[in-house]
Amino acid sequence: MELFPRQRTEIAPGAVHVPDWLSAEEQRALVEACRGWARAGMRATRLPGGGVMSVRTVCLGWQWIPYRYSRTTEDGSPVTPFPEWLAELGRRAVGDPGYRPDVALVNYYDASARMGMHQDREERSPDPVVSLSLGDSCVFRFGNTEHRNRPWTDVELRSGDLFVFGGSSRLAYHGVPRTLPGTADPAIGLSSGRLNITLRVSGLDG
Ligand SMILES: O=C(O)CCC(=O)C(=O)O
Ligand SMILES: [Fe+2]
Repeated sequence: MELFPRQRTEIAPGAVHVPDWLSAEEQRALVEACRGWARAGMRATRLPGGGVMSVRTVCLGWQWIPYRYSRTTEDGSPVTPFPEWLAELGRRAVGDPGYRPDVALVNYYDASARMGMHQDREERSPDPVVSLSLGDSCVFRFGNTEHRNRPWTDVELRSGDLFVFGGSSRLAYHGVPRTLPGTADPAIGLSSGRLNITLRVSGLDG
């Protein structure tokens, strides 16, 4: 029981947090799907500056290579296809039958992983980003469109939560300063860590 029930909240214009959007069954199915995608290899992305990201990622549809999209992965193999059922889930999330996501980044956070403040700006479409969270909770920091500093709002994202950012918030800086290890319910099939799936519209030609 929550002392204060978590409610659908508009964090900024076009940025909405919907707690408990996925059922337990849908969460289990998504964790299982992530396991399948992970078999293609989940890797820590190397940044041009020499750093290595602490999350491990597998891409669907298009490979995100900082800072562009590619049809092939770093080793030249084709990118795992983006399944139609995931696009359908995206349409449900935004409530727009015209939404056509064709890229997903599936990120795995272990207890020490985090993600610095950044914009999702390699897409050429202004359509919203749909974010689904599974496993451990995290602190999700949603900032402004000007720079990576304050003002921002910290939101706790838990397993099953949906976060959509579009409209005038589409290019807002955001990041994950920390996860909350041990908060996941093992019943969804993830014993530790956090998974996040973002759906995007690349705006690139097939
Ligand atoms: O893990 C999250 O909640 C955010 C992930 C993210 O910002 C990204 O993949 O670009
Ligand atoms: Fe992002």
